[in-house]
Amino acid sequence: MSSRYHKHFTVSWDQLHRDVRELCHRLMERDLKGIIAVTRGGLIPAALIARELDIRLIDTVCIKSYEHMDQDALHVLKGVDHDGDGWLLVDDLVDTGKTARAVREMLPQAYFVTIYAKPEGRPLVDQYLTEVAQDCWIQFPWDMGVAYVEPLVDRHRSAVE
Ligand SMILES: O=P(O)(O)OC[C@H]1O[C@H](OP(=O)(O)OP(=O)(O)O)[C@H](O)[C@@H]1O
Ligand code: HPA
Ligand SMILES: [Mg+2]
Repeated sequence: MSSRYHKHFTVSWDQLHRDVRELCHRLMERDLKGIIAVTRGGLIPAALIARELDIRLIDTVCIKSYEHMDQDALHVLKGVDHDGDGWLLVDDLVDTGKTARAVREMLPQAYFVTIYAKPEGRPLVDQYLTEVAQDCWIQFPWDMGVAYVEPLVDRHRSAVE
């Protein structure tokens, strides 16, 4: 694990879906032109929000900043040609806030939401659902798979042999 992260917060598909729906309750009253997803992490939350709020117009800003758990230079691969006025900007999480700062500069008028927020990045979003500790790596369902787990007694036996 990268030295910045000492714990894991594992999110199942079901948990993510429930969290996104919960966030949508707070977005119901907003008059939105459409959604801008921050790729790639914002794509699935954006699709779920679009379904709940009956939004069909979806655009992207395409940004890469991490290689696995290691933060790298920020690369903007695609932007949009407006200031975000009336648009909902969606990412999966805000961590250090580097990505959030960049998208805020590109889209200063957008309403920015994430599902999860860590303390350093939290002030940069307009709304989020769940706060997660700064030293915690959020493990998303799209990065995991269902795997066989050996019974405890067998694991114990092979450990003592
Ligand atoms: O607050 P920060 O420290 O900038 O980190 C948050 C960003 O990092 C992740 O994206 P990543 O660059 O890993 O790309 P991905 O969305 O394609 O996984 C995540 O989806 C956020 O966009
Ligand atoms: O905690 C995290 N989980 C997944 N992707 C991330 N990108 C930055 N921080 C994280
Ligand atoms: Mg991302």
